[in-house]
Amino acid sequence: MEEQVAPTPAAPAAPDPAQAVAVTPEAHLAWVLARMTQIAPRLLPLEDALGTVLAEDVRAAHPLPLWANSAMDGYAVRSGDTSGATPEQPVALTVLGEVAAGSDWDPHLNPGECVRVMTGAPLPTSADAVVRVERTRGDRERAASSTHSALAPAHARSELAWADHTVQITEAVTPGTDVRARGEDRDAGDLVARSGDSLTAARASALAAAGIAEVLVREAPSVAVLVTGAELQPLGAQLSRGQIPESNSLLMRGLLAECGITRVHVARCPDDEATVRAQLAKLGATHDLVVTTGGVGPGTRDVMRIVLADEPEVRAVRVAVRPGQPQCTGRLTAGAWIFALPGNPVSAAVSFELFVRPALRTMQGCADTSRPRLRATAAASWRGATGRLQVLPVIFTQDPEPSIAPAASELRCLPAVHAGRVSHSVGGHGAAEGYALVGPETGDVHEGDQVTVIRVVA
Ligand SMILES: Nc1nc2c(c(=O)[nH]1)N[C@H]1C(S)=C(S)[C@@H](COP(=O)(O)OP(=O)(O)OC[C@H]3O[C@@H](n4cnc5c(N)ncnc54)[C@H](O)[C@@H]3O)O[C@H]1N2
Ligand code: MOO
Repeated sequence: MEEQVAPTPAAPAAPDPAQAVAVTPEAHLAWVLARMTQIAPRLLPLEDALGTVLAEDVRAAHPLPLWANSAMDGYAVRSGDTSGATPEQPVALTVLGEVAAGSDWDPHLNPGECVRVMTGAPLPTSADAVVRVERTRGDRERAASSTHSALAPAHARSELAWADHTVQITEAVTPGTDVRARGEDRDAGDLVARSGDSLTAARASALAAAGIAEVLVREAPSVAVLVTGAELQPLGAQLSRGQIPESNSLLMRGLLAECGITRVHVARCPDDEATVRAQLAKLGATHDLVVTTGGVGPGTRDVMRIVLADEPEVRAVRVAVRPGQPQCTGRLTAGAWIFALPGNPVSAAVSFELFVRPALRTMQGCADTSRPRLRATAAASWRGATGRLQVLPVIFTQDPEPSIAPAASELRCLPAVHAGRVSHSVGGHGAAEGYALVGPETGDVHEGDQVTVIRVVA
């Protein structure tokens, strides 16, 4: 039988990977951030700005609350009128009417008078407290039979008996009881959000409530993902020997989505120098940042490293980190930043976390560029990566019966993958909830040791 021999391509005249600069992860990140520029800010309607990053401090346009208003459904009173009121000896007050939320009626209360007032409705200027309806007795029977009747008057549909004419107050109140004072939350001109803050749901709604309709923000950078590798096949394809499903583009899209970047152009190309060069020229001219995976190793087909060697502002580095050692990073002649990450899926994910995420957030002017570092207890021992920062995918566990809010020190972590076989272990990585960061001097980790971790899954 004739032997099948795979064709041996002529080895390209590749730049010597040993020439790559050896750097610590901290030095590499510092090199990147020192060169990163922020994208231009834009004025956007607040409604369209969720997820963007503020490019200026924002102050309240008016007080919060805007006017004194009721915190409860009940009766706005002059608190002195309720003095001594108890269930046994209630105080009777005359009901002048009702102020609903949205009403601009400001009735004047004389001694012995009150008005029904609903939560959020402006407190009459002459009232200084609210008695919630539960602490009163009305002058009507609870309208049990008409509870669900569409024809019943609004107050009759309530579970509680309201008063139309005279209410019996069964508990004394002091000035300010159940009143939300004007400006008690934020005053006009108070800082509500800072430049560099992301417009989260809570922050955007705070600005809306404080009278802000437009904001100067930095939107998400435009990002392209380029994956290279002849073995990579579309999801669902029949796989021949040597072929694998292409998973890094989904990984990168997911990581970008976690940075608030959801519109991502994805391109795939073979390990062919001319095609890679053409793709980089096109993507680099039309995006702020290009992330690639694969082809940065010393192999004969590792064309990304070869093509990028011609880029004067891109440098090849060997980062003292495991995984994620080979990287090519910098600005393409075409304009965009490029992060050429290793093809191994976990190496690519770790590289994204350490370098791409901070770069993207710096571009957007974010105040915090990296995820917060936490402390956890190692729930198992594992081999370290002496001389390099070890970034180990971990699963978090908590004590079987944790306290209601477990302190960071109660967080425990277990390797999600074998510590010596991390870079390709895409399956184990799928269960990871974060990474343990073990310093280059630490060596092996022993059960019970305290380690630094970042949490990527809430
Ligand atoms: N002789 C040496 N070999 C290698 C070294 C070295 O120093 N000397 N470094 C190793 C390290 S560390 C890394 S990391 C990788 C870097 O490899 P590349 O960036 O060139 O990546 P590839 O060779 O293209 O692929 C590596 C691996 O990942 C799989 N892969 C790639 N792309 C995808 C994708 N889109 N979806 C799923 N899987 C993907 C690919 O099939 C390979 O298994 O080099 C080591 N070698
Ligand atoms: O440095 Mo590589 O990224 O370990 O696999």
